[in-house]
Amino acid sequence: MSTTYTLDTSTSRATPTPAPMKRLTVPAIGKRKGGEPLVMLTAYTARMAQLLDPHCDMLLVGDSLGQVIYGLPSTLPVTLDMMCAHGAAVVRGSYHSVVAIDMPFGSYEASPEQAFRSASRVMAETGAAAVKMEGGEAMAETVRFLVTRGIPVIGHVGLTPQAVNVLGGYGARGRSAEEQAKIASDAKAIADAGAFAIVLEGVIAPLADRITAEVACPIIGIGASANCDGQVLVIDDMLGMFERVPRFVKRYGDMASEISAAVQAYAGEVRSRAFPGEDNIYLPKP
Ligand SMILES: Nc1nc(=O)c2c([nH]1)NC[C@@H]1CN(c3ccc(C(=O)N[C@@H](CCC(=O)O)C(=O)O)cc3)CN21
Ligand SMILES: CC(C)C(=O)C(=O)O
Ligand SMILES: [Mg+2]
Repeated sequence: MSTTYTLDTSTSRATPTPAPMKRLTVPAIGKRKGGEPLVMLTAYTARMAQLLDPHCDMLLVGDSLGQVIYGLPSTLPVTLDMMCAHGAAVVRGSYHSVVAIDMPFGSYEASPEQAFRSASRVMAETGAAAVKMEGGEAMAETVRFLVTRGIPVIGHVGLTPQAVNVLGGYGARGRSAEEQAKIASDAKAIADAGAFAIVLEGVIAPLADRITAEVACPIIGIGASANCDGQVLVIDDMLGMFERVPRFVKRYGDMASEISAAVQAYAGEVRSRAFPGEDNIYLPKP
């Protein structure tokens, strides 16, 4: 059973009710190849989705929530339950962007049938428009299996964090000619299998440029190239919330400092009894 809820904005004083925006569709995203760059950010909660949604084309419920939300050492322990819970929250907070959900490690790699079971559960329980899965040529048959059965798929090639134990770390990919050829053929195989977009992560810029030029679907870069068809970042990284960020992150905010300052001020006022003040307590009716 899945129910779609609309986020209650009646108690939100921080932002006015947004003007109604039309929901983007998966085919509309696919047509953006070579056009205005696609704007994608991760989101894990309803309120953050609400704030990002008007400015984005796509919201990704990334399995990076393992590190960012749950304090796990990698994305490997992330479960389908976690992705469904956060995916549903993000869908409730979004009105305009295409929401895509990362398939977690172990939920899709064994067979196309396993992938369909997991992905159809994600689609049904969250109301998202698409799933994303890591992998190249080896996953092409699975991508085709899902797309031909009604599940839009975003690919993810290059630095694939779920393969960190095979890759040996989170270093940039495509430094050798062999690796470049492999990543390029991976991207082509996933596009040919029917993916409507591909995330290209952590590859040297000339390779990203070549793949963007040669592959038919939009290439969304992260640590890739400004010439990609779009960009994605982890929201906590760009807001200055996450403590250790990859080199490719640009910080557009300093939320960690803002939170520390606010909490320090609160702690001081509690200790000095300056809080709660007149406006923060209930008085008996006169
Ligand atoms: N907060 C966060 N941001 C991300 O971009 C992200 C996640 N989490 N979790 C899932 C994956 C993991 N990713 C990562 C994680 C670490 C590096 C990193 O530390 N890179 C180093 C180089 C490491 C090396 O050379 O071995 C760097 O300086 O960029 C890169 C990508 C990208 N994704
Ligand atoms: C970094 C993006 C592309 C991702 O896969 C994630 O957030 O899990
Ligand atoms: Mg991911």
